[in-house]
Amino acid sequence: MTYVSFPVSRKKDFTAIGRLCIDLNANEINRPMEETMTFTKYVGGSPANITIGMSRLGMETAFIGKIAGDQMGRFIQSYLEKNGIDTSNVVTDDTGAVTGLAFTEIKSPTDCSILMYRDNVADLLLQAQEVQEQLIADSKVLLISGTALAQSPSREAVLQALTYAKKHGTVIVFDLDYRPYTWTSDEETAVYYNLAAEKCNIILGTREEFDMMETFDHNPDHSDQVTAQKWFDFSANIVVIKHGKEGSIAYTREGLSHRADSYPAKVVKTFGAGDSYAAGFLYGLMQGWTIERSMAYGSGAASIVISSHSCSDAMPTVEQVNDYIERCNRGEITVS
Ligand SMILES: Nc1ncnc2c1ncn2[C@@H]1O[C@H](COP(=O)(O)OP(=O)(O)OP(=O)(O)O)[C@@H](O)[C@H]1O
Ligand SMILES: O=C(O)C[C@@H](O)[C@H](O)C(=O)CO
Repeated sequence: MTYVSFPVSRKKDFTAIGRLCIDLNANEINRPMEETMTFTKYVGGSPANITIGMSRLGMETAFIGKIAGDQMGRFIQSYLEKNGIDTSNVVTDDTGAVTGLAFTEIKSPTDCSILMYRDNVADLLLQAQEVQEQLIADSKVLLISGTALAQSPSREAVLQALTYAKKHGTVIVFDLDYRPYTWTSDEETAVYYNLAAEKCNIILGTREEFDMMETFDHNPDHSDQVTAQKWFDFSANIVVIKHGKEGSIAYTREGLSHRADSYPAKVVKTFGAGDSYAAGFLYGLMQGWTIERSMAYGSGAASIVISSHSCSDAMPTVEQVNDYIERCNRGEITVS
């Protein structure tokens, strides 16, 4: 069964819009930030990570975003290009804005947090008139992520990108990517998330993220089924609700639900799980695979990334995901 029809004969498989930033991941793991002395620098930001993931899986990709006009901005641009990502719609800020920094604290495999430096960041300064309509028209998929909706003018840029995607029949994916520190209130967040989600064909989020979106709804039991059903009355064909190590459930417009278990992992840190899951899942759907196989692929990619030090740099290739899943199936990776 085909759940989503991706427009064929387009130059680009996948374009994302939103946050490009830097992750500084603690080198001395299993200790608090106060005792962490050195960090490794990686490109970060959920939509950037997903695009890097799609590119590693062999997809033709592009990014729409804004970087600082400094060494950090140039580092991000050059990393994207080295990964085969089209940066023709990555705009350089000329106002002195800076690159968002995410310092990751890895206290234990299950206790990680992110300390954000996000004042006057370039990624939130992308303007609606800077979004290239032709790039979206040339892409099979547009992925948006929630953080870019947090402030103007990036909010309007995302809404304009959604308008272009609708106009050209580009499949729209929404990775909720809810980062509370970027928002001022639950009510404001819920309003903008819901406005965007109405236009999206595939929605991916955790239970907690959907709970935030339901600030004005009635879902007292936090039912995944109730959550998903709401979006089928709008544009959604697939709603995926992720439950960390417990796995994920995908609901489809046809009324079916599919569950995927997670694969075992020797967890270093849990960030990046959702981004790698999204890349693997979307890659599978775009190959015409079943939802179950696509979810399993996403879960395999996630286990690889959480077993690694970085998010972006650890995004796996097709061979790496296949190999990981085969090793799990043979019982060679058992630690979870
Ligand atoms: N501890 C774990 N062990 C194995 N797999 C995991 C673990 N945590 C997450 N995963 C895998 O990653 C997928 C997505 O994880 P999760 O629900 O934590 O998303 P997320 O909260 O968006 O991730 P992120 O931490 O990147 O924001 C899960 O469905 C599962 O396959
Ligand atoms: O911006 C953040 O919140 C952290 C990111 O930079 C990080 O790469 C991430 O989003 C992992 O999901």
